Amino acid sequence: MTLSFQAAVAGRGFDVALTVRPGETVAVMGPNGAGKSTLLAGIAGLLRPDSGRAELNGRTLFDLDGSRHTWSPPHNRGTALLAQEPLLFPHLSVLDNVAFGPRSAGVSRSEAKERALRLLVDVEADHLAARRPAELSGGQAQRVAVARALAADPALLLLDEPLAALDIHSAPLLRRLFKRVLAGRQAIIVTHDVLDALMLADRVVILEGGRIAEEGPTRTVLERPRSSFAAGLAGLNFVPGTLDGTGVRTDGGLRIAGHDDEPGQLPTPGGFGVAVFPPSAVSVFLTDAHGSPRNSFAVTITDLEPHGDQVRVRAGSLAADITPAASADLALVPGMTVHFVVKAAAVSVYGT
Ligand SMILES: Nc1ncnc2c1ncn2[C@@H]1O[C@H](COP(=O)(O)OP(=O)(O)OP(=O)(O)O)[C@@H](O)[C@H]1O
Repeated sequence: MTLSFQAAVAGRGFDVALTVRPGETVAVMGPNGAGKSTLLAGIAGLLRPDSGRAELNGRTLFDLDGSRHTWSPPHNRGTALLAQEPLLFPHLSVLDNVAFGPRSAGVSRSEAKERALRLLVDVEADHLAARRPAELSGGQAQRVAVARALAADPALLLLDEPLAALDIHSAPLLRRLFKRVLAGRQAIIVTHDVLDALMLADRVVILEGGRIAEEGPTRTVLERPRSSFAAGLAGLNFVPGTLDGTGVRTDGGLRIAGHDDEPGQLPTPGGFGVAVFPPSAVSVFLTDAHGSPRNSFAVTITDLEPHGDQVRVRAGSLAADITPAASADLALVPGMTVHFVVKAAAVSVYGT
């Protein structure tokens, strides 16, 4: 029960190779336009890549590499795609919506209804069986859509931001439902919410610009991000550059000194690396603050915003969290030039 997928779509700058092991749930995250939907569409058969090949459980989904192309249509792939909007058939009852897949696959009417009812019980929506989709709330409709996706008994479940269209009250309930449904099931879930990745997935894949920027267990990726997107998710400052001893030198000439938090693991100087530090470790001064081993560099404030009981001082992609009193004392305003100061001991440096 393994998915192996490799495909390129030139018009979208998309080139991704991904393997999903049996029973594994993979979260796919990345900025807008990174290729997340393209990946799901390619697996589901809604998009024909320019080249590549994919297999699910030994069955070829497509093979566009050789001279004789193979292409399996969406309904023959053993995949089920659950979109952000539930997309139920408006003229069918909830029960018939869920029974539709098994019926189309040739299952008898009574058996399909029995299976549909069982799945509606699983998603706690059996009391809605006789209703039409128009008579459901967003959260209820999404639960029914989950039952409908499972009714076809897919080998691989594809979820495209399934919680995004829900209000904050329905989302936690559905997240718990997904946790139950996805346990031990092979699935790919596209999400913008790091909580989904932490709670629902075994592993996260970060897409940036149509390529995999990094992948790994969600916790590891958040603790030691190797892409600016993952660092943003984890709320960490991220300065990429060239490794230089236990520091990183940026293209702009800024050097950030840090420490090697896995001693002896630093790759040779000259390689690509990152300096990563939390906004809470950054102090803000009006003048250059000397004293080693610290980093002090001039930045221009772009934004000030509340962050919990702190003030987040943004300077482009960098951030510092300081107290409201400190912000008032320094009379900080956007456009002002200040110095960000961070101790080397608070900066992790590692190769990418
Ligand atoms: N129907 C389309 N035709 C042509 N190009 C497209 C089409 N849909 C998306 N693209 C392009 O393909 C690239 C990947 O888009 P995709 O929708 O897969 O990104 P995404 O990661 O799902 O983004 P989002 O988070 O905004 O949904 C983008 O450059 C996008 O502009």
